[in-house]
Amino acid sequence: MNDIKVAVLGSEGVGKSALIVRFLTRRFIGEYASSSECIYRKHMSIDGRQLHLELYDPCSQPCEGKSTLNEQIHWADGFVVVYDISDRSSFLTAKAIVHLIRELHLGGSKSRDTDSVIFLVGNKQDLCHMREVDREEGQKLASERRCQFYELSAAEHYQEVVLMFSKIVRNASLGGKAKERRRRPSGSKSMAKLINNVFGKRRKSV
Ligand SMILES: Nc1nc2c(ncn2[C@@H]2O[C@H](COP(=O)(O)OP(=O)(O)OP(=O)(O)O)[C@@H](O)[C@H]2O)c(=O)[nH]1
Repeated sequence: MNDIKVAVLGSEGVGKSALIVRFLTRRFIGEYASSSECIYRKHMSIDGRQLHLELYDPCSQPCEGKSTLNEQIHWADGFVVVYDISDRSSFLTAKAIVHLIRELHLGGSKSRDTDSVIFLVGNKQDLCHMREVDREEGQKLASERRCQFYELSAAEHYQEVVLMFSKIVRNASLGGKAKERRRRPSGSKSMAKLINNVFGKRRKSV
């Protein structure tokens, strides 16, 4: 069975966990406990092929054994780089992350083969009345950096979220590049733990 590793990256609070939880459980839950980084696992069948997906959700808070962004980039086969359309600074962070992925993971390659494994995702489209990043800016960045672009809402767009994740898994699996695995981001969560986690804690309301 093929192992596909996808890292979901972006600044704090952009909705990384919300997107992952939506994809894995169909549910949107407003508050997440996220005091540790973790890997969620899922078996998938794509185009008749059985795949074992590992989805990496980083922890924005300082936590024990936390992997660095460089390690996360080396680990993954595919990348979902998320920003919040109502938060310009998160867009600038996403831009920097995409640049780093190109440099580290893809060695600055200009090959079109690499275009399909970086997805730039503007999340929280339901907050368009508070928009700070125009859709065109996202599209322009994606085109300049040769990424695929999505604007969606983890809160409101279940089908789009599933399509986006399914597509990056398919693209990463077709890339099929055997990579030497460097340090693997620590932490692993089962679906049961994920369900438990979402009823945890904190955070800003939207
Ligand atoms: N309105 C709206 N709120 C969202 C959406 N996605 C996430 N949120 C909210 O944004 C906040 C942060 O979501 P998280 O999924 O925890 O974000 P994160 O990127 O995983 O955050 P860290 O783990 O701290 O890095 C929560 O209050 C979510 O409910 C969305 O599509 N629309």
